[in-house]
Amino acid sequence: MAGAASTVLSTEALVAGYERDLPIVRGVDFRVASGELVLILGPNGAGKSTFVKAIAGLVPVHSGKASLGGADITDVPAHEKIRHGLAFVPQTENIFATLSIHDNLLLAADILPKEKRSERIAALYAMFPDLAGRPSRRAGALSGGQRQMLAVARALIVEPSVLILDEPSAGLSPKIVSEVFARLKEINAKGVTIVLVEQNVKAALAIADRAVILVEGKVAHEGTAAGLADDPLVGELYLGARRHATVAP
Ligand SMILES: Nc1ncnc2c1ncn2[C@@H]1O[C@H](COP(=O)(O)OP(=O)(O)OP(=O)(O)O)[C@@H](O)[C@H]1O
Repeated sequence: MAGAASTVLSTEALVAGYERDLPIVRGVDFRVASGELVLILGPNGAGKSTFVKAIAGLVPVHSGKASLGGADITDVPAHEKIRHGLAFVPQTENIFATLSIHDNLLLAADILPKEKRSERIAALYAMFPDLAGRPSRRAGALSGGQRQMLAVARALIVEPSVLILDEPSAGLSPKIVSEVFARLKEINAKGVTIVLVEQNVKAALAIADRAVILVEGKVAHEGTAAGLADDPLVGELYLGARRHATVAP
């Protein structure tokens, strides 16, 4: 794993929330090395989505800092973050359902110089054969997993250095979740750093390098994915491992 010198994304004492007097993220220090796949875990309402949305410029940052590749991106507007190499795939409304697969990709490619667009779309089709097989299909008619892959393909079109995904497994069956996660692992192996907010803890830990656990807007615990997967205390306290345990009469 890469060392601290190759940190690509970081936050320092980040405080963020929807209203000025109500911080949801309450002073988070976070560091991701180039090439890592890092999970953000934690109970419902812990502030996981709010944290990544604040990095993406979609939730106001009250104080602290977010940096990407050494540049301060705290106040960079959401639509310009992509020019700095940060792509964000929100949980919902991440594709244009009424447009075709191809038009979804064309729209995402709009930010690129004209002469590069078809080359990048071809590269994406090579990476996602499922999409390549039916470019004129309406995106809204795709399965949940295929939609998620289209959203990821759209985000990758500009070759971001960091891809942040907010619960890409939401609403998908376990089989499709494994397919989506396997594809994310492949993308990560090609050099894209990935930050993944997930509720699907077990499957996500299986593909991750490291995980950070947020509780009430703060980092409660962090460690290697392998270490956290085997840590019963973490499972019990934060991941709900015993939520459904049988209680003796
Ligand atoms: N648009 C919003 N406006 C105001 N408060 C919000 C908004 N979205 C979320 N919140 C609040 O922020 C807190 C953290 O929510 P957030 O969605 O970040 O948590 P989470 O850890 O991602 O939870 P989950 O795992 O359930 O998705 C919650 O108390 C929630 O009610």
